[in-house]
Amino acid sequence: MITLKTVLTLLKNDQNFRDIIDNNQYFSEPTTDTTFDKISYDSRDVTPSTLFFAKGLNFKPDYIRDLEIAYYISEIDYGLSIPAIIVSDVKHAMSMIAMHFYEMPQNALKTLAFTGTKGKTTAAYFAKNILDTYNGGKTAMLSTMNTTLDGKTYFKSQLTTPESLDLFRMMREAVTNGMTHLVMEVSSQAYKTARVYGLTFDVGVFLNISPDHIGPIEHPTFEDYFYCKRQLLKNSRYAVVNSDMAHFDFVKSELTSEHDFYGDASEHPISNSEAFSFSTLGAAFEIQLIGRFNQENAVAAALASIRLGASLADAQIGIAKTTVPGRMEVLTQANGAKVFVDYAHNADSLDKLIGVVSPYQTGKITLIIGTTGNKAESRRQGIGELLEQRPLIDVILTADDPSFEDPADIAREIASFITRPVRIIVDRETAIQTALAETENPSDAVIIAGKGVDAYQIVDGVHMPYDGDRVIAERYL
Ligand SMILES: CC(=O)N[C@H]1[C@@H](OP(=O)(O)OP(=O)(O)OC[C@H]2O[C@@H](n3ccc(=O)[nH]c3=O)[C@H](O)[C@@H]2O)O[C@H](CO)[C@@H](O)[C@@H]1O[C@H](C)C(=O)N[C@@H](C)C(=O)N[C@H](CCC(=O)O)C(=O)O
Ligand SMILES: Nc1ncnc2c1ncn2[C@@H]1O[C@H](COP(=O)(O)OP(=O)(O)OP(=O)(O)O)[C@@H](O)[C@H]1O
Repeated sequence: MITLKTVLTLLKNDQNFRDIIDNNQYFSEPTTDTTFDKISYDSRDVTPSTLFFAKGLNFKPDYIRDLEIAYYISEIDYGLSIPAIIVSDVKHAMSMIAMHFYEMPQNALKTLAFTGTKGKTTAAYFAKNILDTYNGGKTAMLSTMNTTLDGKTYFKSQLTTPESLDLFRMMREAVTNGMTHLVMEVSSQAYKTARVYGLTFDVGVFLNISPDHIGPIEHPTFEDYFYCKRQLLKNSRYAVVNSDMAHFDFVKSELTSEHDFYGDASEHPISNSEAFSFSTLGAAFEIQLIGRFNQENAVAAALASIRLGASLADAQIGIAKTTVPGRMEVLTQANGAKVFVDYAHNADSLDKLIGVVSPYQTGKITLIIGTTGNKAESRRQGIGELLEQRPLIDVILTADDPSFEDPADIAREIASFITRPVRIIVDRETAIQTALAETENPSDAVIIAGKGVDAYQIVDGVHMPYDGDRVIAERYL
Protein backbone atom coordinates (compact mmCIF):
# COMPACT_ATOMS: atom_id res chain seq x y z
CA MET A 1 0.00 0.00 0.00
CA ILE A 2 1.11 3.54 -0.60
CA THR A 3 -0.72 6.84 -0.14
CA LEU A 4 -0.92 9.62 -2.69
CA LYS A 5 0.76 11.88 -0.14
CA THR A 6 3.77 9.53 0.10
CA VAL A 7 3.94 9.24 -3.69
CA LEU A 8 4.13 13.01 -4.05
CA THR A 9 6.71 13.33 -1.28
CA LEU A 10 8.90 10.71 -2.98
CA LEU A 11 8.61 12.43 -6.35
CA LYS A 12 9.30 15.86 -4.89
CA ASN A 13 12.32 14.64 -2.92
CA ASP A 14 13.66 13.21 -6.17
CA GLN A 15 12.99 16.48 -8.02
CA ASN A 16 10.80 14.54 -10.39
CA PHE A 17 7.34 16.03 -9.66
CA ARG A 18 5.83 18.54 -12.09
CA ASP A 19 2.11 18.84 -11.37
CA ILE A 20 -1.17 17.06 -10.84
CA ILE A 21 -3.85 17.62 -13.45
CA ASP A 22 -7.37 16.79 -12.31
CA ASN A 23 -10.37 17.97 -14.32
CA ASN A 24 -8.26 20.51 -16.20
CA GLN A 25 -7.11 22.06 -12.91
CA TYR A 26 -3.46 22.12 -11.85
CA PHE A 27 -2.40 21.14 -8.31
CA SER A 28 0.87 20.72 -6.48
CA GLU A 29 -0.58 18.99 -3.41
CA PRO A 30 -2.83 15.90 -3.08
CA THR A 31 -6.41 16.68 -4.01
CA THR A 32 -7.79 13.49 -2.51
CA ASP A 33 -6.91 11.17 0.36
CA THR A 34 -6.12 8.23 -1.93
CA THR A 35 -4.41 4.97 -0.98
CA PHE A 36 -3.15 2.67 -3.74
CA ASP A 37 -3.07 -1.06 -3.09
CA LYS A 38 -1.59 -1.92 -6.49
CA ILE A 39 0.94 -0.43 -8.88
CA SER A 40 1.08 -1.42 -12.55
CA TYR A 41 2.40 -0.43 -15.98
CA ASP A 42 0.04 -2.77 -17.81
CA SER A 43 -3.58 -1.75 -18.43
CA ARG A 44 -4.49 -5.44 -18.60
CA ASP A 45 -3.56 -5.79 -14.95
CA VAL A 46 -5.29 -3.04 -12.94
CA THR A 47 -7.92 -2.55 -10.24
CA PRO A 48 -9.79 0.66 -9.28
CA SER A 49 -7.18 1.41 -6.60
CA THR A 50 -4.19 0.97 -8.92
CA LEU A 51 -1.56 3.64 -9.43
CA PHE A 52 -0.82 3.26 -13.15
CA PHE A 53 2.44 4.19 -14.88
CA ALA A 54 2.11 5.23 -18.52
CA LYS A 55 5.49 4.44 -20.04
CA GLY A 56 7.18 2.92 -23.03
CA LEU A 57 7.72 3.38 -26.72
CA ASN A 58 4.51 1.61 -27.65
CA PHE A 59 2.24 2.97 -24.93
CA LYS A 60 -1.12 4.26 -26.18
CA PRO A 61 -3.45 6.41 -24.04
CA ASP A 62 -6.33 4.34 -25.40
CA TYR A 63 -5.07 1.51 -23.21
CA ILE A 64 -6.30 3.36 -20.12
CA ARG A 65 -8.84 5.92 -21.44
CA ASP A 66 -11.88 3.96 -20.28
CA LEU A 67 -10.37 2.31 -17.22
CA GLU A 68 -11.56 2.92 -13.70
CA ILE A 69 -8.25 3.79 -12.07
CA ALA A 70 -7.54 6.43 -9.46
CA TYR A 71 -4.47 8.10 -10.98
CA TYR A 72 -1.87 7.62 -13.67
CA ILE A 73 1.73 8.81 -13.59
CA SER A 74 3.16 9.98 -16.89
CA GLU A 75 5.65 12.30 -18.56
CA ILE A 76 2.84 13.38 -20.89
CA ASP A 77 -0.60 14.77 -20.08
CA TYR A 78 -2.87 12.64 -22.25
CA GLY A 79 -5.89 14.84 -21.44
CA LEU A 80 -7.88 11.93 -20.04
CA SER A 81 -10.64 12.08 -17.44
CA ILE A 82 -8.33 10.17 -15.06
CA PRO A 83 -6.31 12.46 -12.76
CA ALA A 84 -2.69 12.63 -13.93
CA ILE A 85 0.51 13.02 -11.94
CA ILE A 86 3.02 14.48 -14.38
CA VAL A 87 6.69 13.73 -13.79
CA SER A 88 9.92 14.54 -15.60
CA ASP A 89 11.02 10.90 -15.73
CA VAL A 90 8.44 8.14 -15.43
CA LYS A 91 11.04 5.33 -15.13
CA HIS A 92 12.64 7.10 -12.16
CA ALA A 93 9.19 7.50 -10.63
CA MET A 94 8.45 3.78 -11.12
CA SER A 95 11.58 2.67 -9.32
CA MET A 96 11.33 5.10 -6.39
CA ILE A 97 7.66 4.34 -5.83
CA ALA A 98 8.05 0.57 -6.31
CA MET A 99 10.79 0.27 -3.69
CA HIS A 100 8.59 2.07 -1.14
CA PHE A 101 5.42 0.23 -2.19
CA TYR A 102 7.21 -3.07 -1.53
CA GLU A 103 8.67 -1.72 1.73
CA MET A 104 12.35 -1.52 0.80
CA PRO A 105 13.04 -5.25 0.35
CA GLN A 106 16.70 -4.45 -0.39
CA ASN A 107 17.15 -3.70 3.32
CA ALA A 108 16.31 -7.31 4.16
CA LEU A 109 18.56 -8.92 1.54
CA LYS A 110 22.29 -8.93 0.89
CA THR A 111 22.43 -8.01 -2.78
CA LEU A 112 25.06 -9.02 -5.31
CA ALA A 113 24.89 -7.78 -8.91
CA PHE A 114 26.93 -8.78 -11.94
CA THR A 115 27.41 -6.72 -15.04
CA GLY A 116 29.67 -7.25 -18.05
CA THR A 117 29.34 -8.12 -21.70
CA LYS A 118 29.87 -11.81 -21.04
CA GLY A 119 29.70 -14.14 -18.08
CA LYS A 120 26.88 -12.56 -16.07
CA THR A 121 24.70 -15.67 -16.03
CA THR A 122 27.61 -18.01 -15.40
CA ALA A 123 29.01 -15.89 -12.57
CA ALA A 124 25.52 -15.57 -11.06
CA TYR A 125 25.21 -19.38 -10.98
CA PHE A 126 28.64 -19.68 -9.33
CA ALA A 127 27.64 -17.07 -6.73
CA LYS A 128 24.30 -18.74 -6.05
CA ASN A 129 26.00 -22.06 -5.36
CA ILE A 130 28.64 -20.45 -3.13
CA LEU A 131 26.10 -18.43 -1.15
CA ASP A 132 23.72 -21.40 -0.89
CA THR A 133 26.57 -23.38 0.65
CA TYR A 134 27.04 -20.54 3.17
CA ASN A 135 23.40 -19.76 4.00
CA GLY A 136 21.80 -23.18 3.59
CA GLY A 137 19.98 -22.52 0.29
CA LYS A 138 18.56 -19.06 0.98
CA THR A 139 19.76 -17.35 -2.18
CA ALA A 140 17.28 -15.85 -4.64
CA MET A 141 18.53 -15.32 -8.19
CA LEU A 142 17.43 -13.22 -11.15
CA SER A 143 19.26 -14.24 -14.31
CA THR A 144 18.70 -14.01 -18.06
CA MET A 145 17.42 -17.56 -18.22
CA ASN A 146 16.00 -18.41 -14.86
CA THR A 147 14.60 -16.72 -11.81
CA THR A 148 14.16 -18.23 -8.37
CA LEU A 149 12.55 -16.43 -5.46
CA ASP A 150 12.62 -19.34 -3.02
CA GLY A 151 16.10 -20.59 -3.86
CA LYS A 152 14.91 -23.81 -5.50
CA THR A 153 11.91 -23.32 -7.83
CA TYR A 154 12.89 -21.76 -11.14
CA PHE A 155 10.81 -19.95 -13.75
CA LYS A 156 11.81 -18.45 -17.09
CA SER A 157 12.82 -14.78 -17.00
CA GLN A 158 11.34 -12.21 -19.38
CA LEU A 159 14.26 -9.78 -19.23
CA THR A 160 17.79 -10.05 -17.84
CA THR A 161 16.95 -7.28 -15.38
CA PRO A 162 13.21 -6.88 -14.76
CA GLU A 163 11.28 -3.61 -14.85
CA SER A 164 11.55 -1.90 -11.45
CA LEU A 165 7.95 -2.68 -10.51
CA ASP A 166 8.60 -6.37 -11.11
CA LEU A 167 12.05 -6.28 -9.54
CA PHE A 168 10.96 -4.88 -6.18
CA ARG A 169 7.89 -7.14 -6.12
CA MET A 170 10.13 -10.16 -6.68
CA MET A 171 12.59 -8.96 -4.04
CA ARG A 172 9.77 -8.67 -1.50
CA GLU A 173 8.56 -12.17 -2.41
CA ALA A 174 12.10 -13.47 -1.91
CA VAL A 175 12.21 -11.89 1.56
CA THR A 176 8.79 -13.36 2.42
CA ASN A 177 10.15 -16.75 1.30
CA GLY A 178 12.96 -16.43 3.85
CA MET A 179 15.75 -15.64 1.40
CA THR A 180 18.72 -13.78 2.88
CA HIS A 181 20.72 -13.13 -0.31
CA LEU A 182 19.89 -12.03 -3.83
CA VAL A 183 22.17 -12.59 -6.82
CA MET A 184 21.18 -10.82 -10.01
CA GLU A 185 22.38 -9.78 -13.42
CA VAL A 186 22.21 -6.09 -14.20
CA SER A 187 22.22 -5.32 -17.91
CA SER A 188 23.30 -2.04 -19.45
CA GLN A 189 19.66 -1.65 -20.54
CA ALA A 190 18.66 -1.77 -16.88
CA TYR A 191 20.60 1.44 -16.26
CA LYS A 192 19.63 2.99 -19.58
CA THR A 193 15.95 2.47 -18.79
CA ALA A 194 16.25 3.12 -15.03
CA ARG A 195 15.04 -0.32 -13.93
CA VAL A 196 17.33 -0.21 -10.87
CA TYR A 197 17.19 3.54 -10.29
CA GLY A 198 17.80 4.44 -6.63
CA LEU A 199 18.93 0.94 -5.69
CA THR A 200 22.33 0.46 -4.03
CA PHE A 201 23.79 -3.05 -4.22
CA ASP A 202 25.96 -4.49 -1.46
CA VAL A 203 28.43 -5.79 -4.04
CA GLY A 204 28.66 -4.90 -7.73
CA VAL A 205 30.91 -6.90 -10.06
CA PHE A 206 32.17 -5.70 -13.45
CA LEU A 207 33.29 -8.77 -15.42
CA ASN A 208 34.41 -7.41 -18.79
CA ILE A 209 33.46 -5.09 -21.64
CA SER A 210 33.52 -5.47 -25.41
CA PRO A 211 31.35 -3.86 -28.11
CA ASP A 212 27.88 -5.43 -28.05
CA HIS A 213 24.22 -4.47 -27.73
CA ILE A 214 24.74 -1.54 -30.07
CA GLY A 215 21.75 -0.96 -32.32
CA PRO A 216 18.55 1.09 -32.70
CA ILE A 217 16.66 -0.37 -29.71
CA GLU A 218 19.66 -0.81 -27.42
CA HIS A 219 22.64 1.57 -27.27
CA PRO A 220 23.46 4.10 -30.00
CA THR A 221 27.23 3.85 -29.36
CA PHE A 222 29.82 1.84 -27.44
CA GLU A 223 30.35 4.90 -25.22
CA ASP A 224 26.69 4.77 -24.18
CA TYR A 225 26.87 1.00 -23.53
CA PHE A 226 30.06 1.31 -21.46
CA TYR A 227 28.76 4.33 -19.53
CA CYS A 228 25.54 2.51 -18.62
CA LYS A 229 27.46 -0.55 -17.44
CA ARG A 230 29.73 1.56 -15.21
CA GLN A 231 26.70 2.82 -13.32
CA LEU A 232 26.64 -0.47 -11.40
CA LEU A 233 29.93 0.38 -9.70
CA LYS A 234 28.66 3.85 -8.81
CA ASN A 235 25.64 2.23 -7.19
CA SER A 236 27.39 -0.49 -5.19
CA ARG A 237 28.83 -0.30 -1.68
CA TYR A 238 31.67 -2.61 -2.71
CA ALA A 239 33.06 -3.21 -6.20
CA VAL A 240 34.82 -6.24 -7.67
CA VAL A 241 36.48 -5.56 -11.03
CA ASN A 242 38.40 -7.68 -13.53
CA SER A 243 41.85 -6.10 -13.80
CA ASP A 244 42.31 -7.66 -17.25
CA MET A 245 39.24 -6.05 -18.81
CA ALA A 246 39.46 -3.45 -21.56
CA HIS A 247 39.59 0.14 -20.21
CA PHE A 248 40.45 -1.17 -16.72
CA ASP A 249 42.59 1.86 -15.78
CA PHE A 250 39.70 4.18 -16.55
CA VAL A 251 37.19 2.04 -14.62
CA LYS A 252 39.62 1.94 -11.70
CA SER A 253 40.07 5.73 -11.77
CA GLU A 254 36.32 6.19 -11.37
CA LEU A 255 35.94 3.92 -8.32
CA THR A 256 34.73 5.69 -5.21
CA SER A 257 33.64 2.68 -3.15
CA GLU A 258 35.71 0.04 -1.40
CA HIS A 259 36.85 -2.51 -3.97
CA ASP A 260 38.89 -5.55 -4.89
CA PHE A 261 40.35 -6.69 -8.22
CA TYR A 262 40.89 -10.11 -9.77
CA GLY A 263 42.83 -11.19 -12.86
CA ASP A 264 46.46 -11.34 -13.94
CA ALA A 265 47.11 -7.66 -13.18
CA SER A 266 45.79 -7.96 -9.62
CA GLU A 267 46.62 -9.58 -6.30
CA HIS A 268 44.33 -12.47 -7.22
CA PRO A 269 45.64 -13.98 -10.46
CA ILE A 270 44.67 -17.47 -11.60
CA SER A 271 47.46 -20.05 -11.59
CA ASN A 272 47.71 -23.80 -12.38
CA SER A 273 44.87 -23.40 -14.87
CA GLU A 274 43.88 -26.86 -16.15
CA ALA A 275 40.69 -28.03 -17.85
CA PHE A 276 38.91 -28.85 -14.60
CA SER A 277 40.95 -27.12 -11.89
CA PHE A 278 42.78 -23.91 -11.07
CA SER A 279 44.29 -22.05 -8.12
CA THR A 280 43.62 -18.58 -6.80
CA LEU A 281 43.10 -16.77 -3.47
CA GLY A 282 45.64 -19.19 -1.97
CA ALA A 283 43.44 -22.22 -2.59
CA ALA A 284 42.89 -24.97 -5.17
CA PHE A 285 39.53 -25.10 -6.94
CA GLU A 286 37.77 -27.78 -8.95
CA ILE A 287 35.49 -26.62 -11.75
CA GLN A 288 33.17 -28.41 -14.19
CA LEU A 289 32.89 -25.56 -16.71
CA ILE A 290 35.93 -25.63 -18.97
CA GLY A 291 37.57 -22.48 -20.32
CA ARG A 292 39.82 -19.98 -18.64
CA PHE A 293 37.08 -17.35 -18.83
CA ASN A 294 34.85 -19.53 -16.67
CA GLN A 295 37.62 -19.65 -14.09
CA GLU A 296 37.60 -15.83 -14.17
CA ASN A 297 33.82 -15.83 -13.70
CA ALA A 298 34.29 -18.19 -10.75
CA VAL A 299 36.92 -16.00 -9.05
CA ALA A 300 34.70 -12.95 -9.45
CA ALA A 301 31.81 -14.84 -7.85
CA ALA A 302 34.07 -16.11 -5.04
CA LEU A 303 35.42 -12.65 -4.15
CA ALA A 304 31.95 -11.13 -4.17
CA SER A 305 30.41 -13.94 -2.11
CA ILE A 306 33.25 -13.86 0.41
CA ARG A 307 32.53 -10.16 0.87
CA LEU A 308 28.96 -11.16 1.78
CA GLY A 309 30.07 -13.64 4.43
CA ALA A 310 30.89 -16.87 2.58
CA SER A 311 34.18 -18.62 3.40
CA LEU A 312 36.88 -19.79 1.01
CA ALA A 313 35.69 -23.36 1.64
CA ASP A 314 32.12 -22.34 0.68
CA ALA A 315 33.58 -20.94 -2.54
CA GLN A 316 35.45 -24.17 -3.27
CA ILE A 317 32.31 -26.26 -2.73
CA GLY A 318 30.01 -23.91 -4.62
CA ILE A 319 32.30 -23.58 -7.63
CA ALA A 320 32.92 -27.33 -7.85
CA LYS A 321 29.23 -28.12 -8.12
CA THR A 322 28.24 -25.39 -10.60
CA THR A 323 26.94 -26.20 -14.06
CA VAL A 324 24.93 -23.73 -16.12
CA PRO A 325 22.27 -24.95 -18.57
CA GLY A 326 23.46 -24.40 -22.16
CA ARG A 327 26.85 -23.00 -21.16
CA MET A 328 29.85 -25.06 -22.19
CA GLU A 329 28.04 -28.38 -22.16
CA VAL A 330 29.99 -31.23 -23.75
CA LEU A 331 28.27 -34.24 -25.40
CA THR A 332 29.95 -37.25 -27.00
CA GLN A 333 28.75 -38.83 -30.26
CA ALA A 334 28.66 -42.60 -30.84
CA ASN A 335 31.85 -42.25 -32.96
CA GLY A 336 33.59 -40.42 -30.09
CA ALA A 337 33.40 -36.93 -31.65
CA LYS A 338 32.60 -34.14 -29.19
CA VAL A 339 29.69 -31.72 -29.41
CA PHE A 340 30.04 -28.42 -27.55
CA VAL A 341 26.80 -26.58 -26.81
CA ASP A 342 27.37 -23.02 -25.68
CA TYR A 343 25.53 -19.74 -25.51
CA ALA A 344 28.33 -17.74 -27.21
CA HIS A 345 26.63 -15.30 -29.55
CA ASN A 346 29.04 -12.46 -30.11
CA ALA A 347 32.56 -12.32 -31.52
CA ASP A 348 34.31 -12.05 -28.17
CA SER A 349 32.67 -15.07 -26.59
CA LEU A 350 32.88 -17.04 -29.84
CA ASP A 351 36.60 -16.35 -29.97
CA LYS A 352 36.96 -17.64 -26.41
CA LEU A 353 34.81 -20.69 -27.15
CA ILE A 354 36.86 -21.68 -30.21
CA GLY A 355 40.00 -21.10 -28.12
CA VAL A 356 38.74 -23.56 -25.52
CA VAL A 357 37.76 -26.27 -28.01
CA SER A 358 40.65 -26.22 -30.50
CA PRO A 359 43.47 -27.36 -28.14
CA TYR A 360 41.50 -30.53 -27.31
CA GLN A 361 39.95 -31.33 -30.71
CA THR A 362 42.63 -31.70 -33.36
CA GLY A 363 40.41 -33.06 -36.18
CA LYS A 364 37.75 -31.25 -38.16
CA ILE A 365 35.82 -28.61 -36.21
CA THR A 366 32.43 -27.55 -37.57
CA LEU A 367 30.80 -24.45 -36.11
CA ILE A 368 27.06 -23.76 -36.27
CA ILE A 369 26.16 -20.15 -35.57
CA GLY A 370 23.72 -17.39 -36.52
CA THR A 371 22.84 -14.03 -35.02
CA THR A 372 19.75 -12.07 -34.06
CA GLY A 373 17.54 -9.97 -36.29
CA ASN A 374 16.53 -6.38 -35.45
CA LYS A 375 18.99 -6.27 -32.55
CA ALA A 376 22.74 -5.93 -31.95
CA GLU A 377 23.34 -5.74 -35.71
CA SER A 378 27.06 -5.10 -35.23
CA ARG A 379 27.50 -8.75 -34.18
CA ARG A 380 27.29 -9.82 -37.83
CA GLN A 381 30.49 -8.08 -38.82
CA GLY A 382 32.22 -9.08 -35.58
CA ILE A 383 31.41 -12.77 -36.02
CA GLY A 384 32.22 -12.70 -39.77
CA GLU A 385 35.58 -11.03 -39.24
CA LEU A 386 36.49 -13.44 -36.46
CA LEU A 387 35.66 -16.48 -38.61
CA GLU A 388 37.73 -15.03 -41.46
CA GLN A 389 40.69 -15.28 -39.06
CA ARG A 390 39.92 -18.94 -38.23
CA PRO A 391 40.38 -20.55 -41.67
CA LEU A 392 40.41 -24.12 -40.34
CA ILE A 393 36.89 -23.91 -38.90
CA ASP A 394 34.15 -25.31 -41.12
CA VAL A 395 31.24 -22.86 -40.81
CA ILE A 396 27.50 -23.49 -41.12
CA LEU A 397 25.45 -20.29 -40.76
CA THR A 398 21.91 -20.74 -39.48
CA ALA A 399 18.99 -18.95 -37.82
CA ASP A 400 19.23 -17.44 -34.31
CA ASP A 401 16.18 -15.36 -33.36
CA PRO A 402 15.80 -13.65 -36.76
CA SER A 403 12.78 -11.69 -35.53
CA PHE A 404 11.38 -9.65 -38.44
CA GLU A 405 14.45 -10.17 -40.66
CA ASP A 406 15.12 -12.97 -43.14
CA PRO A 407 17.62 -15.34 -41.46
CA ALA A 408 19.19 -16.09 -44.86
CA ASP A 409 19.93 -12.37 -45.31
CA ILE A 410 21.53 -12.23 -41.86
CA ALA A 411 23.62 -15.28 -42.73
CA ARG A 412 24.67 -13.75 -46.07
CA GLU A 413 25.72 -10.58 -44.22
CA ILE A 414 27.94 -12.60 -41.85
CA ALA A 415 29.29 -14.58 -44.84
CA SER A 416 30.21 -11.34 -46.66
CA PHE A 417 33.08 -10.91 -44.17
CA ILE A 418 34.46 -14.42 -44.86
CA THR A 419 36.39 -15.09 -48.06
CA ARG A 420 36.31 -18.94 -48.01
CA PRO A 421 33.09 -20.84 -48.80
CA VAL A 422 30.71 -21.27 -45.86
CA ARG A 423 27.39 -23.11 -45.85
CA ILE A 424 24.03 -21.53 -45.05
CA ILE A 425 21.44 -23.94 -43.63
CA VAL A 426 18.67 -21.74 -42.28
CA ASP A 427 16.77 -24.46 -40.43
CA ARG A 428 18.72 -24.83 -37.18
CA GLU A 429 17.82 -28.45 -36.52
CA THR A 430 18.86 -29.44 -40.07
CA ALA A 431 22.14 -27.57 -39.59
CA ILE A 432 22.84 -29.48 -36.37
CA GLN A 433 21.82 -32.82 -37.89
CA THR A 434 24.06 -32.20 -40.94
CA ALA A 435 27.13 -31.29 -38.88
CA LEU A 436 26.75 -34.23 -36.52
CA ALA A 437 26.35 -36.63 -39.44
CA GLU A 438 29.68 -35.47 -40.90
CA THR A 439 31.96 -36.22 -37.93
CA GLU A 440 34.15 -39.29 -38.18
CA ASN A 441 36.27 -39.84 -35.08
CA PRO A 442 37.01 -38.64 -31.52
CA SER A 443 39.30 -35.85 -32.68
CA ASP A 444 36.42 -34.15 -34.58
CA ALA A 445 34.07 -31.67 -32.95
CA VAL A 446 30.89 -29.73 -33.60
CA ILE A 447 30.40 -26.42 -31.85
CA ILE A 448 26.79 -25.29 -31.63
CA ALA A 449 26.89 -21.67 -30.54
CA GLY A 450 24.18 -19.24 -29.60
CA LYS A 451 21.04 -20.73 -28.15
CA GLY A 452 22.16 -23.25 -25.52
CA VAL A 453 18.99 -24.58 -23.94
CA ASP A 454 16.75 -21.68 -25.05
CA ALA A 455 13.56 -23.43 -26.10
CA TYR A 456 12.38 -20.84 -28.64
CA GLN A 457 13.27 -19.02 -31.83
CA ILE A 458 12.04 -15.43 -32.14
CA VAL A 459 10.40 -15.27 -35.59
CA ASP A 460 8.34 -12.26 -36.72
CA GLY A 461 8.56 -10.94 -33.15
CA VAL A 462 6.97 -14.10 -31.71
CA HIS A 463 8.65 -16.74 -29.53
CA MET A 464 8.17 -19.89 -31.64
CA PRO A 465 8.77 -23.29 -30.01
CA TYR A 466 12.27 -24.67 -30.59
CA ASP A 467 13.65 -27.68 -28.74
CA GLY A 468 16.97 -26.03 -27.84
CA ASP A 469 20.44 -26.84 -29.17
CA ARG A 470 21.29 -29.38 -26.47
CA VAL A 471 18.09 -31.40 -26.84
CA ILE A 472 18.46 -31.44 -30.64
CA ALA A 473 22.12 -32.41 -30.47
CA GLU A 474 21.25 -35.31 -28.14
CA ARG A 475 18.77 -36.49 -30.79
CA TYR A 476 21.51 -36.97 -33.43
CA LEU A 477 24.44 -38.21 -31.34
C1 LIG B 1 14.06 -0.86 -24.73
C2 LIG B 1 13.42 -1.53 -23.57
O1 LIG B 1 13.92 -1.53 -22.47
N1 LIG B 1 12.25 -2.13 -23.81
C3 LIG B 1 11.53 -2.81 -22.76
C4 LIG B 1 10.42 -1.91 -22.26
O2 LIG B 1 9.63 -1.53 -23.34
P1 LIG B 1 8.85 -0.18 -23.28
O3 LIG B 1 8.99 0.47 -21.93
O4 LIG B 1 9.24 0.62 -24.45
O5 LIG B 1 7.39 -0.72 -23.32
P2 LIG B 1 6.63 -1.32 -24.59
O6 LIG B 1 6.88 -2.77 -24.66
O7 LIG B 1 6.92 -0.46 -25.76
O8 LIG B 1 5.08 -1.13 -24.20
C5 LIG B 1 4.56 0.09 -23.75
C6 LIG B 1 3.76 -0.06 -22.49
O9 LIG B 1 2.38 -0.28 -22.81
C7 LIG B 1 1.84 -1.17 -21.87
N2 LIG B 1 0.66 -1.82 -22.44
C8 LIG B 1 0.74 -2.56 -23.58
C9 LIG B 1 -0.39 -3.16 -24.10
C10 LIG B 1 -1.63 -3.00 -23.44
O10 LIG B 1 -2.70 -3.49 -23.85
N3 LIG B 1 -1.66 -2.24 -22.33
C11 LIG B 1 -0.56 -1.65 -21.80
O11 LIG B 1 -0.64 -0.98 -20.79
C12 LIG B 1 3.00 -2.13 -21.59
O12 LIG B 1 2.82 -2.78 -20.36
C13 LIG B 1 4.19 -1.18 -21.58
O13 LIG B 1 4.38 -0.64 -20.29
O14 LIG B 1 9.65 -2.55 -21.29
C14 LIG B 1 9.08 -3.80 -21.70
C15 LIG B 1 8.41 -4.41 -20.46
O15 LIG B 1 7.71 -3.46 -19.75
C16 LIG B 1 10.16 -4.75 -22.18
O16 LIG B 1 9.56 -5.93 -22.68
C17 LIG B 1 10.98 -4.10 -23.28
O17 LIG B 1 12.07 -4.95 -23.57
C18 LIG B 1 12.34 -5.21 -24.92
C19 LIG B 1 11.33 -6.18 -25.50
C20 LIG B 1 13.73 -5.83 -25.03
O18 LIG B 1 13.99 -6.75 -25.74
N4 LIG B 1 14.65 -5.30 -24.32
C21 LIG B 1 16.03 -5.76 -24.41
C22 LIG B 1 16.83 -4.85 -25.34
C23 LIG B 1 16.65 -5.70 -23.02
O19 LIG B 1 16.26 -4.96 -22.16
N5 LIG B 1 17.66 -6.54 -22.83
C24 LIG B 1 18.43 -6.58 -21.61
C25 LIG B 1 19.52 -7.64 -21.73
C26 LIG B 1 20.67 -7.17 -22.54
C27 LIG B 1 21.85 -8.10 -22.30
O20 LIG B 1 21.78 -9.30 -22.66
O21 LIG B 1 22.87 -7.66 -21.74
C28 LIG B 1 17.59 -7.03 -20.42
O22 LIG B 1 17.85 -6.55 -19.30
O23 LIG B 1 16.75 -7.91 -20.60
N1 LIG C 1 34.12 -14.05 -18.86
C1 LIG C 1 33.79 -14.33 -20.12
N2 LIG C 1 34.45 -13.76 -21.14
C2 LIG C 1 34.09 -14.02 -22.42
N3 LIG C 1 33.13 -14.88 -22.79
C3 LIG C 1 32.45 -15.48 -21.80
C4 LIG C 1 32.74 -15.24 -20.43
N4 LIG C 1 31.88 -15.95 -19.68
C5 LIG C 1 31.09 -16.61 -20.53
N5 LIG C 1 31.43 -16.34 -21.81
C6 LIG C 1 30.81 -16.82 -23.05
O1 LIG C 1 29.59 -16.10 -23.21
C7 LIG C 1 28.47 -17.00 -23.27
C8 LIG C 1 27.36 -16.43 -22.44
O2 LIG C 1 27.73 -16.54 -21.08
P1 LIG C 1 26.75 -15.99 -19.97
O3 LIG C 1 25.37 -16.41 -20.30
O4 LIG C 1 27.31 -16.35 -18.66
O5 LIG C 1 26.94 -14.43 -20.21
P2 LIG C 1 25.88 -13.24 -20.11
O6 LIG C 1 26.68 -12.03 -19.76
O7 LIG C 1 24.81 -13.61 -19.15
O8 LIG C 1 25.35 -13.20 -21.59
P3 LIG C 1 24.12 -12.40 -22.26
O9 LIG C 1 24.18 -10.98 -21.83
O10 LIG C 1 24.37 -12.56 -23.70
O11 LIG C 1 22.88 -13.10 -21.77
C9 LIG C 1 28.98 -18.31 -22.73
O12 LIG C 1 28.25 -19.35 -23.29
C10 LIG C 1 30.44 -18.29 -23.10
O13 LIG C 1 30.60 -18.69 -24.43
